[in-house]
Amino acid sequence: MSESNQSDKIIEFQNVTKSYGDHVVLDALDFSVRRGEKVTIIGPSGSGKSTVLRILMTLEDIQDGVIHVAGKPLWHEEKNGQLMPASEAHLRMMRKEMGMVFQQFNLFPHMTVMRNVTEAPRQVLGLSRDKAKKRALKYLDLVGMTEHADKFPSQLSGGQQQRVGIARALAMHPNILLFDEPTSALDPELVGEVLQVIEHLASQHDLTILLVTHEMQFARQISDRVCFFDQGKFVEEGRPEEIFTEPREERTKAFLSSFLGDH
Ligand SMILES: Nc1ncnc2c1ncn2[C@@H]1O[C@H](COP(=O)(O)OP(=O)(O)OP(=O)(O)O)[C@@H](O)[C@H]1O
Repeated sequence: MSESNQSDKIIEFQNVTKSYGDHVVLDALDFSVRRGEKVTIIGPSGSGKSTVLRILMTLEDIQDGVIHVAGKPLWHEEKNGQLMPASEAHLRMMRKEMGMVFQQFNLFPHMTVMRNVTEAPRQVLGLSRDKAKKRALKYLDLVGMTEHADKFPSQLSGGQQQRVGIARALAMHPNILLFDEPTSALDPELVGEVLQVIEHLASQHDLTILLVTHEMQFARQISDRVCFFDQGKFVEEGRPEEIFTEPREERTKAFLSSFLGDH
């Protein structure tokens, strides 16, 4: 893959700091993702991997630095050449670039599968009922859930719920898909069906994917780049075969060997 240049970058963190009280979770972080790239973040539990995604989804704010998404500042707005904190309207506009699939699915329990997938396109994008339904059917078909369109989340397995979660994210037509440990809440026998859907999406070259996972074998299969995150920074990054077979940093080696020992 060619070296990135400025205009290639669909996500760019520059010097981003995020703390909870005294606990620094992102420490002057620099990080970027190219358009169409599939990037996996790995690292110890509690290190801040999900925080990276939650900040992108504007679910958590930042204390310092600047993030650009699709060339526009995410948490800021440019006014008279200066970066000011973003308004709610700006955040709403920026959110449309991204869709997120959550560890715990986060489906609306009181809505059917169909309504879960049509709700945001109708409310946020202003699609008509018919258009939203047509779009939902397309993505429910893609994740193999069409026949369950009239069911409620409680009537579905975890794997099925997560596939609906993926259809729901896709129905907003995001340029970037964020996956936050999408299989870690699933029983082992249900992991495969969700990974299969993600693998299919990853084969689409125009979609940018940023994935946090503990599924190392899967990360290896689908990623263009794997980034090891620890103690507020990316310690090491590279092509999957480099990171998994020839990690350079001691911390990466220790993480991977403890991980392989555990699983
Ligand atoms: N709202 C919050 N208030 C205080 N601390 C928080 C909050 N959210 C996250 N943290 C802390 O920030 C750190 C990073 O959390 P994060 O969920 O990003 O880690 P992670 O690497 O994704 O972990 P895991 O792999 O276990 O999901 C953790 O120590 C967590 O306890």
